[in-house]
Amino acid sequence: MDEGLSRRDLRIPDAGRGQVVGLYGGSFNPPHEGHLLVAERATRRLALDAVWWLVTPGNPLKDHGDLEPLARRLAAVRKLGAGPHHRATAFEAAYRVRYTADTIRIARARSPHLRFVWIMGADSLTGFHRWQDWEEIARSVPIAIIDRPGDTLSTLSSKFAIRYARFRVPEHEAADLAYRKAPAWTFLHGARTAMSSSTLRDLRRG
Ligand SMILES: Nc1ncnc2c1ncn2[C@@H]1O[C@H](COP(=O)(O)OP(=O)(O)OP(=O)(O)O)[C@@H](O)[C@H]1O
Ligand SMILES: O=C(O)c1ccc[n+]([C@@H]2O[C@H](COP(=O)([O-])O)[C@@H](O)[C@H]2O)c1
Repeated sequence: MDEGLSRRDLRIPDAGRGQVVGLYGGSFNPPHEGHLLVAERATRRLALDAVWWLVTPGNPLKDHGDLEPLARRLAAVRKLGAGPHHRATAFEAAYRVRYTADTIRIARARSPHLRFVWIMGADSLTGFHRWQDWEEIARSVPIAIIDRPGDTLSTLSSKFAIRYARFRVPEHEAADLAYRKAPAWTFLHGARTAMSSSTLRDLRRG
């Protein structure tokens, strides 16, 4: 599992005291311009100091049949060139965790001096209530959802959006999200791209 990964790859990144870090988890199999758009929009609109791209050893809800090795996906994320305040890490592999609830618990315990926001695309929110301990996640960190073609409506009628409707932060107050006590979430609109890893994999297969 950890083949080809260096100690740096497996370490939890750090940031200065009080800084706001966006946790952006994904399979990134492979990464693409849609991922960049998400990370950049989150950075700008949430006034993030850093984004940590958490390259998962394997999404617990996905089939891993065509999942590229972790080291290769991590290298590909770095190659995207997201910018100096972005860090790509595979620390979930080092801690032998797959579930985001565990990842967030570890990040918060190891870095109590930072503020975290969980970042995800609209399609992820649609099935968020199937994630392990999803309500614990909702109560532990603010969440930012970035719009994705085809998922706007299903997102806003998702179990999460309905249950936590009164904790939604208006988009024009998104820069404040990291300072709100969870549960707190916002939905960020803007330019969208339909790009997906599955499209790229299909193209590669020809
Ligand atoms: N084009 C996009 N617009 C908005 N969010 C996106 C986009 N592509 C991916 N995301 C989000 O980025 C995160 C990581 O996505 P992932 O690595 O699974 O890519 P994907 O393109 O959705 O992959 P696949 O096609 O294999 O399902 C998820 O939160 C997903 O919602
Ligand atoms: O914790 C869970 O139960 C869970 C279920 C599905 C997905 N996730 C996380 O969601 C992130 C996005 O996954 P993916 O495969 O859609 O890119 C990634 O960090 C996964 O580990 C987490």
